[in-house]
Amino acid sequence: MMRSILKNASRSLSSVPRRKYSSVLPPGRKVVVLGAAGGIGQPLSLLMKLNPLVSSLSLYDIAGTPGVVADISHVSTRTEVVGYMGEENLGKALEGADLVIIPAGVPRKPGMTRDDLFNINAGIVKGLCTAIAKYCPHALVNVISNPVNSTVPIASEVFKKAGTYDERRLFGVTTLDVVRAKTFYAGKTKVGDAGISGGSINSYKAVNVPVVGGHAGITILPLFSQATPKANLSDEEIIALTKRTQDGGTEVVEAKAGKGSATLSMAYAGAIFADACLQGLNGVPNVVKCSFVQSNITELPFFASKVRLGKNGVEEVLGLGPVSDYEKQGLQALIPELKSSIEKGIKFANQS
Ligand SMILES: NC(=O)c1ccc[n+]([C@@H]2O[C@H](COP(=O)([O-])OP(=O)(O)OC[C@H]3O[C@@H](n4cnc5c(N)ncnc54)[C@H](O)[C@@H]3O)[C@@H](O)[C@H]2O)c1
Ligand SMILES: O=C(O)C[C@H](O)C(=O)O
Repeated sequence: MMRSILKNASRSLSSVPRRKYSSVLPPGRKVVVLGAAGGIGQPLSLLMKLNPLVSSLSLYDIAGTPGVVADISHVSTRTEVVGYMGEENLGKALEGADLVIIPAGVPRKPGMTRDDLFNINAGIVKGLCTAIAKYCPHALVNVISNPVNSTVPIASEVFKKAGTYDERRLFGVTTLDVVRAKTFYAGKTKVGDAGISGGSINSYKAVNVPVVGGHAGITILPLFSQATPKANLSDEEIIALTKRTQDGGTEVVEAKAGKGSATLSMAYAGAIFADACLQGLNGVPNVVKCSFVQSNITELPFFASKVRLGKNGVEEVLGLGPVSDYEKQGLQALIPELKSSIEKGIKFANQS
């Protein structure tokens, strides 16, 4: 994707006359990043500045926005960048948005679970979603802030209370789990001509692994039985790959040793998902990505699975497909934890 973003970005600077070009350009979109001065927010904002589908980029944070905007605005793509700081300017940041991405909130330190972030981040997401309901009720919303298993239900309750909830427009971003599963799978696998060698970007591009469930520990369930291209992995290898995917976030938290969690890979994953949402809005057919959305494919009200994106957001929540016995066990095991995280979010949104 990056290659095509960079190619398109440089193409947008070409000397081709604008009039000739405009008949084929998709509609420009306004994208808002809430938490834009953070570890994820900054690289994600840069990637959105490079995306030719974005005509207007609105960067909001409670602190530090002017520096990020000054810096990003020197990047020579056509996307217009405007920065906003402080709650009193949140409405202006959001007005007219097509897509709002939320990486606002505190990250983990070693020894913490994502749920340990709930006490701080639940309130942040609630406040931001209250403003979204007021200023851009029709925007798609991509929630990155953890714990995603609870913050997405919080957002849904806020929108319901405001009378603006449309389940097709709310997404928990779990793309980083897919990115990790793909990377680890490609690194483990040799499929020769079929494409995987564990080396080049092209081979990674050829790989796909759906990841379902949620976004914390065992609720992250990669379906390696559905990975493409097919590879003959032993049961032990599948178990090890599954565990590595589930622990991928913790691996980064520990390596950063107190300086936060995944930011660069998350920005990459967030940019992929945001780009897919924009493609869907623009009517590109068959855009399918995994996301944590309102769902009835299991007994739980929210679940991550493949979804088809379209002009209104989620067009179709796709089923799980055939799963192995090992994955079936994983599905059963994750239900109680995911259920309780969802209920915790719903309770918080309705209590406070
Ligand atoms: N979904 C995922 O896969 C995934 C991956 C990585 C990180 N995360 C989560 O993303 C969040 C952000 O991580 P980070 O590393 O960027 O943290 P960070 O601390 O570097 O940045 C967070 C930013 O949010 C801002 N912020 C705080 N309250 C705000 C508010 N009310 N409105 C707007 N901005 C506000 C802060 O000023 C800061 O700039 C964390 O909760 C982290 O756990 C999720
Ligand atoms: O692990 C974290 O806390 C951040 C994020 O959820 C991740 O998966 O990297």
